[in-house]
Amino acid sequence: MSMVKQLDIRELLAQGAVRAREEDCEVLVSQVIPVKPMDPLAFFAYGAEPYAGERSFWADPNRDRILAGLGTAYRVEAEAEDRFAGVEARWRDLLRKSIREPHTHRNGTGPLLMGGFSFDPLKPKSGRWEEYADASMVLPRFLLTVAGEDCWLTVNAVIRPAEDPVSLADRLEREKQDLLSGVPATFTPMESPSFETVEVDPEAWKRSVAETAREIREGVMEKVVLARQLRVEASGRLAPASILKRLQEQQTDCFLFAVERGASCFLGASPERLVRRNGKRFLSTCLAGSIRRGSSPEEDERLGQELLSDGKNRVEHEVVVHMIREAFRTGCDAVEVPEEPVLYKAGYIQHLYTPVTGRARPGTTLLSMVKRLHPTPALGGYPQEKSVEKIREKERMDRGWYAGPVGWVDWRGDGEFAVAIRSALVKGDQAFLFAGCGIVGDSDPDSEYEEARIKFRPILSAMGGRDR
Ligand SMILES: C=C(O[C@H]1C=CC=C(C(=O)O)[C@@H]1O)C(=O)O
Ligand SMILES: [Mg+2]
Repeated sequence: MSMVKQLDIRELLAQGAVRAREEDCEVLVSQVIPVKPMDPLAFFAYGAEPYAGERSFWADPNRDRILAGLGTAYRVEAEAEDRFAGVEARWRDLLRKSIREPHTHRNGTGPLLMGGFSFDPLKPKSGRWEEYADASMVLPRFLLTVAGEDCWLTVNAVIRPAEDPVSLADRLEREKQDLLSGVPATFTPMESPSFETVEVDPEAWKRSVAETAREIREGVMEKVVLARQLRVEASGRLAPASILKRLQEQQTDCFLFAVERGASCFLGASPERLVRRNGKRFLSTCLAGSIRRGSSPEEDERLGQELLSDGKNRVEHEVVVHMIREAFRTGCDAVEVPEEPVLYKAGYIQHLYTPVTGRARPGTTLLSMVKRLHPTPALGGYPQEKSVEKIREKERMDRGWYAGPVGWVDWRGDGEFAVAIRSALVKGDQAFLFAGCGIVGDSDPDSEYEEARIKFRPILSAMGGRDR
């Protein structure tokens, strides 16, 4: 890693080009500059045309850190089963030959990959998800990082041995200036088109819930999460930035994410963290077991208490806590888990919530923890392999990236992945929505169906749908 001080992008690229030629390799060049306060959604929306199909968005639930990526300086994709290790190896390899300026900088700035992973690489891919590889992470050309009042722009390039650093620098400067002067101060969402929703055979889904609950009572496995889908047919184009804007306003305690590939954008507001790494500290949160929100504070409180003491939901939750605790113990020391869950209240739904923390053992990386954890029994089931096989067999659809890990990892190895639920795959005037429910022995098909209906509400309402 080269240490360079106060150089501009031209000089950095010139250095990178020399090194690329000398060592006959690709060299990552990355520069972070502080910029005036910018609205990350305005930045994302501005990129709709110049960076069509190459946009990423991420916000954590506290909005402590918001990332918006435009363009592609480098893409890491993998289809195989060792996709987590594969992405990690290629990322490390690229970082080994890098020139960064400044050398140390704030978390969430500098070179980082944004993207995610499909739920199950062994499920045959349907056409709908063809633009989403089983692992697909991008080093954005331009990354806007917003942390409170502070804003930075990271410019990334990967220079190849034969590449001319002068014309690359000219292009990057031009694009950078265009972003800095062109992105409006705030983003105003477009009016939503009207739409119809089409449900795919609800009775068949309920039958598979009943059948699965019976198999669980017979001891075939402990828990399986079964998902169903809803198709949205709109009267006009669905605009990802406008949907994100409404999610940002309406789903205040959730992660926000968007991953655009080609003509599709996969986005959502997920309450569920898979894992976060900050230095040596790892955090995961178990979120499973659900009940609706009340229409008055009293009713809401009563429903919350009902959820906390409900046997079926406690089983659903405990299976997740057990698995995440064990996964943590294989990669971390000082694993801590509270004895009892608490309530997590999102806009339309409340869940049982238990945080799990640990300290990394040497060699435990963020992506190695993603691999250990995915899918947790909040999305897959327990035991893990058996339940994923059941999902493959019983769900008559391809989940694609629904319920997969989405997030980011930076050059230090820090980062965060959420589980891509409460999400939709948006394609022009169509969208595909997914919602799943943790099935245990006591599950009742009608109540699970109702629970999934509530889980569709945030994303439907952000699309401008009537409150269902
Ligand atoms: C699988 C989903 O939710 C999971 C997360 C929280 C609660 C869940 C439940 O109570 O069933 C699910 O396990 C989804 O929203 O699609
Ligand atoms: Mg449930």
